[in-house]
Amino acid sequence: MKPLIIKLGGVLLDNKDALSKLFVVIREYKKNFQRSLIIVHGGGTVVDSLMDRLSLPVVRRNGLRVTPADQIDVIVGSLAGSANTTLLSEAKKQQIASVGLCLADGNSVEVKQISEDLGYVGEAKTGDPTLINLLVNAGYLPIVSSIGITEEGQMMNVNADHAAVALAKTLNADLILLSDVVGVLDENKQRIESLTQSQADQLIAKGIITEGMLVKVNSAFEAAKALGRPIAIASWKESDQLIQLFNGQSDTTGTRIIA
Ligand SMILES: Nc1ncnc2c1ncn2[C@@H]1O[C@H](COP(=O)(O)OP(=O)(O)O)[C@@H](O)[C@H]1O
Ligand SMILES: CC(=O)N[C@@H](CCC(=O)OP(=O)(O)O)C(=O)O
Repeated sequence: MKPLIIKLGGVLLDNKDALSKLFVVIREYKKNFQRSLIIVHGGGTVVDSLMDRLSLPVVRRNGLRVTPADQIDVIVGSLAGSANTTLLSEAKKQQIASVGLCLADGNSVEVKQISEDLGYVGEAKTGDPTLINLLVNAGYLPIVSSIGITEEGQMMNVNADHAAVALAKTLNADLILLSDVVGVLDENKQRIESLTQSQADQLIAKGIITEGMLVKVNSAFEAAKALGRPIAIASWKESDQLIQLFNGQSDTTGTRIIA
């Protein structure tokens, strides 16, 4: 069976109760199903609150954080430090043997600067699956932050949806993007069960899919096309539906992105 990448981010990282519930589900899943799991995470809100405490400006362009040279260390500290260790703590509480990594460990995901304008923001490209395969085959749960390092040795801030897609391609894994909404919502705020590229293009043109969800939907289409199978966008809040979702049954929750 293909490994499964679960992407986490957003306000989940600030919600101890929800994190705890999610890791109970992950423990149950690992116990009952013979499938390798990998977590890729962001933590945009963790970064935002530290920036606020340090009186640093937050600027986003098309959903991506502009990352000047004098902010990259703060962002690395938040994502590869605080956010990653928070998730490791939750895993440890549930006795799940885990390893905290960033994209650069084992060259799992290669990273290149996108543009001078965005600063130290990396584009994520497929990398080397060896290290992560080694860890999952030994029974560990890899927990991977969206911090990468370029060939020149420059630390880069990578959008976590982009990072998850690049790792899914690297490992030929299935991918679920978990967020704080039940799925992609239509103009009436109702969950869309499945979405093709042309339907998504219309919703984007009408301004119904915006900001973080725009990055997520585009990332999901990229992954669905490359992997040749649907990608689910769903909510970490619906913990009673997650096992089914992890097993590829996403009729009652989430949005299925179809290439
Ligand atoms: N059509 C849409 N459907 C659902 N969410 C949307 C839509 N358009 C914009 N959004 C926003 O996108 C957010 C999810 O993106 P983001 O905050 O980046 O998630 P995460 O941090 O979990 O990766 C939602 O909370 C919502 O505010
Ligand atoms: C370049 C860029 O935008 N990086 C993101 C990385 C974290 C992230 O993607 O977090 P979520 O998954 O919680 O949104 C940021 O700095 O916020």
